Amino acid sequence: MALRGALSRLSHSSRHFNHTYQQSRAHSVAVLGAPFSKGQKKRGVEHGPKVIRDAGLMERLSNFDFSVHDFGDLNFQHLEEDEPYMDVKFPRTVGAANKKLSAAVRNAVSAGHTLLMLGGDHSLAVGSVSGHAQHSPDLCLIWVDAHADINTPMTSPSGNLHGQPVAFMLKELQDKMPDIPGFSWTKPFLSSRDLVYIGLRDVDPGEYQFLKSFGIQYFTMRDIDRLGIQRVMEVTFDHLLARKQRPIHLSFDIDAFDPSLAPATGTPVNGGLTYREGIYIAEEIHNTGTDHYSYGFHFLWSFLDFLKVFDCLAFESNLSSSWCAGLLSVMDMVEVNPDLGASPEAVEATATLAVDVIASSLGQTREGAHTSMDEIPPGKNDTELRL
Ligand SMILES: NC(=[NH2+])NCCC[C@H](N)C(=O)O
Ligand SMILES: [Mn+2]
Ligand SMILES: [Mn+2]
Repeated sequence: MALRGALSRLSHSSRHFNHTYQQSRAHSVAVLGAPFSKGQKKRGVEHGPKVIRDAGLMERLSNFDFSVHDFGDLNFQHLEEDEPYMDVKFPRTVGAANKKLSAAVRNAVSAGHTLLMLGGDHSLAVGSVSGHAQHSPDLCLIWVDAHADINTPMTSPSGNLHGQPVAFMLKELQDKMPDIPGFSWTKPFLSSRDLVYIGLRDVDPGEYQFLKSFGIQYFTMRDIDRLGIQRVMEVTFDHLLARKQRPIHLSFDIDAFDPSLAPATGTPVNGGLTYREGIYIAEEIHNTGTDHYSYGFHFLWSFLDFLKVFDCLAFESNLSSSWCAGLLSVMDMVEVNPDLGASPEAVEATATLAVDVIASSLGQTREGAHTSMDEIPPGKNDTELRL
């Protein structure tokens, strides 16, 4: 009984600690458009930022308690002289765009914003994740996608750089990556244990080799069928956050969804996430670092938190203060291509889905908002609610 009491006190203190982590994170979201398409061959994905905005992004974000800063769209150059390197298409153009994006992401995160990057094709993750990592070297990466995007120029079946961004990041692939023109500004910065894939169902032979030989944690659609999305998210967070709470980079490729939900995208693959699975992933990422979460090694961390209990008490008065970023620090939403929808409705459905995922990642809930009683308008709190 006494042990029970001590344990519950310890785990209670861990809640306080988690709150202090959130409170130290900024309460503002920056939006940055990256209208870029040279990481693949289909036109139209450069209009992704526009259609996601047109689907009501800023209005949706204005419902939250954080401030929103729209940094507009980056301006990318198309280089005239850009011969393929091996089979890789537009290497210098993609390299230069990512260099620019990387600096922008680093600046936004350093200024204290939670950043939302709107693509554009998925090659942009090179810049987005590397810029994030410059500010937060301990980040972890959750990659939600039908594809693993971990090809090297030697294993790529297409030569498209949107199928290769992860290969630029991983330290384990350093000696397998040639010096691709346009990319000398970036060096591998991520360990394979800091990455989890969710939603895979189209993995190339070379990619499969890398996933297996580096022991990367991944969940295919089959794994989601077997385990359920709830268990998948639990294992994801145990894998990434059990040792310590740290910033999350969420790279969300809209083709993770089933093509019936997200038809306007360049490389659709049947058998994707349902609407509810996608929203659940986003909600769980938002919920990281909050009360109801405890990851592996709970006892140990609770004890460490217990040691911190005194400096945490000071934060208690802030606890009611609304919005928390959780651990999400940067989110990419990529591969929405309005030119590939069969109808305006198909395009709108895809873009609205992107907005829904973004809103859930930033705290929109299906149970309604938490409001304290004194925020309910007068007249509604006593008599009417009691009826
Ligand atoms: N971000 C994406 N949609 N990537 C699709 C990649 C398809 C294929 N694996 C390739 O390397 O070309
Ligand atoms: Mn994909
Ligand atoms: Mn992708």
